[in-house]
Amino acid sequence: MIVIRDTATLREEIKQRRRAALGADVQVGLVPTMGYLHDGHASLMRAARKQSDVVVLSIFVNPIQFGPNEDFDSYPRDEERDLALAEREGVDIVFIPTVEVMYPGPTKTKIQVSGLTSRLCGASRPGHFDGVTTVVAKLFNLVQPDLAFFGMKDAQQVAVLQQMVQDLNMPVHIVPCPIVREEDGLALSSRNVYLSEEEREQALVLSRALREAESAVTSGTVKQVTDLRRQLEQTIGTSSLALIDYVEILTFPGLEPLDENMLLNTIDQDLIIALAVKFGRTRLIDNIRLQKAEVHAYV
Ligand SMILES: Nc1ncnc2c1ncn2[C@@H]1O[C@H](COP(=O)(O)OP(=O)(O)OP(=O)(O)O)[C@@H](O)[C@H]1O
Ligand SMILES: CC(C)(CO)[C@@H](O)C(=O)[O-]
Ligand code: BAL
Repeated sequence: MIVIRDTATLREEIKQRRRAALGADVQVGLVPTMGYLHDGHASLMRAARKQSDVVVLSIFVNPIQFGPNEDFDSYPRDEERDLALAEREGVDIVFIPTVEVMYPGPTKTKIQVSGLTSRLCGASRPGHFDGVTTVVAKLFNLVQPDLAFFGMKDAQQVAVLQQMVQDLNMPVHIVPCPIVREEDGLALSSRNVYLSEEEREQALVLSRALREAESAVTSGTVKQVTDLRRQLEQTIGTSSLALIDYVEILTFPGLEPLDENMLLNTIDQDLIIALAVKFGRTRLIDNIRLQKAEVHAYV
């Protein structure tokens, strides 16, 4: 595994790997992350290892996707541990740029995906997705991957990036990977480290609310969008520390809102239930997708 910190060496290394294949089709897989790696990230690396010949991991805490009052400065970082995990997962190249390497001057160009970014985290974190799409486009230009692996924990990010590559004819295939959870249901997240013991315990309400919502829909005990929302809010409300940012039921991947009175089994699209909830200073997100077949299963 080699560690690269500048863009010229990165480009040269990728070029050489392709050249060394003497015309054979080399699949380059990119796993973009902000570091402080956990098993969710490892699952992306494993998927990349399986599907690509060269696996590139990027570790970069991207300042332009953080709002002024967010946690850019305190975001957890541990390069040594990250490199050990990447090595174990068979990564070939780790790209770890500094902010100065990624943004040598003021950024005057940005990539903005409209519509899909107006709800959920896009509404709660203005400018966040412009920062994500801009940095991911830069990483795509630097690495020129054939495949790029992203976790469905950030489902809106996946939808936005799929739209970006489609709209801009970027020659990269976005590979969504399933959410990895702790045994008790909590979705792995670098920010879980911020949680106190009590917050960690109460945060389990998110996965529980999603699981209960799924079984209420598939068994037909909840039939309307409005009842589903009420059930979710009630479950989350059982946690005294939970402060709801959003509870949304939308189509996926279009992220279109639904009429509250709509009967769930008349909706002819896949759905997503997406949650963002604060526990103390920590904002957690989680989601579950409901395939239209399972929503239509009840009569
Ligand atoms: N539990 C998880 N399961 C699957 N993929 C995940 C999980 N957590 C993060 N990822 C994915 O890893 C990639 C990098 O995410 P990032 O480095 O921001 O980690 P994170 O744990 O989501 O951090 P944060 O706490 O900042 O949300 C993203 O594609 C993200 O969706
Ligand atoms: C895709 C990403 C690495 C861009 O900074 C980030 O948004 C993340 O970690 O999900
Ligand atoms: N995984 C999302 C990155 C962020 O919260 O900024």
